[in-house]
Amino acid sequence: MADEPENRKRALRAELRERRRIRTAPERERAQTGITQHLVQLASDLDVGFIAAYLSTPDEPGTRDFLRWAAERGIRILLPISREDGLLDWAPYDGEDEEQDILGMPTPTSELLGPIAINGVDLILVPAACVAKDGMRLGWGRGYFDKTLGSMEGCPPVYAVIYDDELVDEVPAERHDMPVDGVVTPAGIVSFAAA
Ligand SMILES: Nc1nc2c(c(=O)[nH]1)N(C=O)[C@@H](CNc1ccc(C(=O)N[C@@H](CCC(=O)O)C(=O)O)cc1)CN2
Ligand SMILES: Nc1ncnc2c1ncn2[C@@H]1O[C@H](COP(=O)(O)OP(=O)(O)OP(=O)(O)O)[C@@H](O)[C@H]1O
Repeated sequence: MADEPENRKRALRAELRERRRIRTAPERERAQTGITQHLVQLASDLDVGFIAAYLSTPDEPGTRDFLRWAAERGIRILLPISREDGLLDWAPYDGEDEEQDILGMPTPTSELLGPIAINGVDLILVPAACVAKDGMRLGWGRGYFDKTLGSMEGCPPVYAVIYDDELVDEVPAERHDMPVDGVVTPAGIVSFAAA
């Protein structure tokens, strides 16, 4: 049925993907400055030494300036590589060559580590299409992060990196959806109260 969460999610993703696609260059540049500033602030506040993040695509709020800053400070970084079986492999950020995974997402060419490599990180930065103020997150629809977060023991803080207008009142939710602890946007950091 049209109003089932799965269908509402699909429609919402299409709308949000289009909204990202048409953002202007000046808007993206302005947003970039704030995103980097607030990612630096979050990593500093949490005093992280080891994080999981991702290499942004051109339409996503950019993570690379922050990753460069973090690596320079000796923060160890893992980046995801999509697998056919729905799990994520991880590879250390090395600031060097990039290639694409099976879904066309940018990935490093460094050493390939398995899904459990993420255990032990101090902070997880995740992509999202949008996030609700109760922490529910809408991803890009393959369940990679729901599965990863759902399988972790003692999950560290999880923050989604989104544009300001992607923090919304409500997102369609299903049982398997994993909430995030907060969001980082061009305007700031929003941490949700623990449920
Ligand atoms: N930069 C980056 N890397 C990432 C992700 C991401 O969102 N951003 N991922 C985050 O998970 C994983 C890859 N996941 C992906 C999930 C879906 C699609 C995709 O093309 N989805 C369809 C929509 C499907 C639907 O609406 O049901 C599409 O966009 O056309 C691509 C990658 C791992 N790496
Ligand atoms: N923990 C899980 N175990 C098994 N399947 C799952 C799990 N989480 C999600 N899935 C499956 O993955 C698919 C996509 O789920 P959903 O639409 O919630 O993805 P999403 O939140 O947009 O993606 P992501 O988690 O990658 O950001 C669905 O078919 C769902 O049943």
